[in-house]
Amino acid sequence: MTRDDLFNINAGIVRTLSEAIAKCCPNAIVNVISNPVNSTVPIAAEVFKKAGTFDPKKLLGVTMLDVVRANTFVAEVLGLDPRDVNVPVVGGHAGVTILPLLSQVKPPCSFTPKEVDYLTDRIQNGGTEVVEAKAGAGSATLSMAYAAVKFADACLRGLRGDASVVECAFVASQVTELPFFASKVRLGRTGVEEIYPLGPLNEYERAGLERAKKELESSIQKGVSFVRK
Ligand SMILES: NC(=O)c1ccc[n+]([C@@H]2O[C@H](COP(=O)([O-])OP(=O)(O)OC[C@H]3O[C@@H](n4cnc5c(N)ncnc54)[C@H](O)[C@@H]3O)[C@@H](O)[C@H]2O)c1
Ligand SMILES: O=C(O)C[C@H](O)C(=O)O
Repeated sequence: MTRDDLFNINAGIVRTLSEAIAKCCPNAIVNVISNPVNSTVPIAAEVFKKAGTFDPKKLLGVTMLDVVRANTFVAEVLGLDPRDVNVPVVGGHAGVTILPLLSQVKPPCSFTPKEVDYLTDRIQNGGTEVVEAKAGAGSATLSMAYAAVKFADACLRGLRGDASVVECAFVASQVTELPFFASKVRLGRTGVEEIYPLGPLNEYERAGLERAKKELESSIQKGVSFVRK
């Protein structure tokens, strides 16, 4: 089962929950983790628009697990502690839409073309790797919980007024021509207070970005159409 196979079940659940959010807590900061995130975030946005409560700064798709995986796999290759590694992962949360920017890893480092292929593939397919290993018994649970807590905590630190809380998230965005895109955002008292541009991409990443945008476009449209139909 892929994240997209979950659409038929989860689209309705996310719509219902979003309707309840619009009614009961219209000013909440909403973290959407239900898959497929690339479609469920646009679903929530459409519901909020219909209800007149949509605030693009307060709707965030959780892509933190991709960053957690990227930091882990890159740290393994570099022989570092994952806590000391930061890999920006942009695009979305499924397959080729998960685009690790290996040219922007902190601390600065370089990889061979073979390492770039290995890391990109492992990061893009980390979720599938778990789903296959569990053989029908579900998807990532503990790592998902870790990523969810890490992301919710970042949102709360932003709300508290901490400075420089920057994480990757799938948000309404003008970073590309698509209406939603994951990139680094600064979290603050009002939610997403700044969306950062992608920064310089190498040729490999530019090609990956084109592939990601193509798939993202149809996933976003699928979510929008589900609510508008
Ligand atoms: N974004 C990510 O990084 C990421 C990672 C892993 C899993 N996920 C997604 O998170 C979601 C949950 O995964 P899980 O492993 O916790 O699943 P799960 O089946 O263990 O839990 C789902 C929960 O949703 C509840 N539920 C079902 N229908 C509902 C409804 N109509 N209204 C309210 N609640 C309802 C169920 O009772 C259950 O407690 C899935 O969509 C999964 O694909 C996302
Ligand atoms: O891969 C999945 O279907 C679950 C989740 O989105 C993950 O990244 O582990």
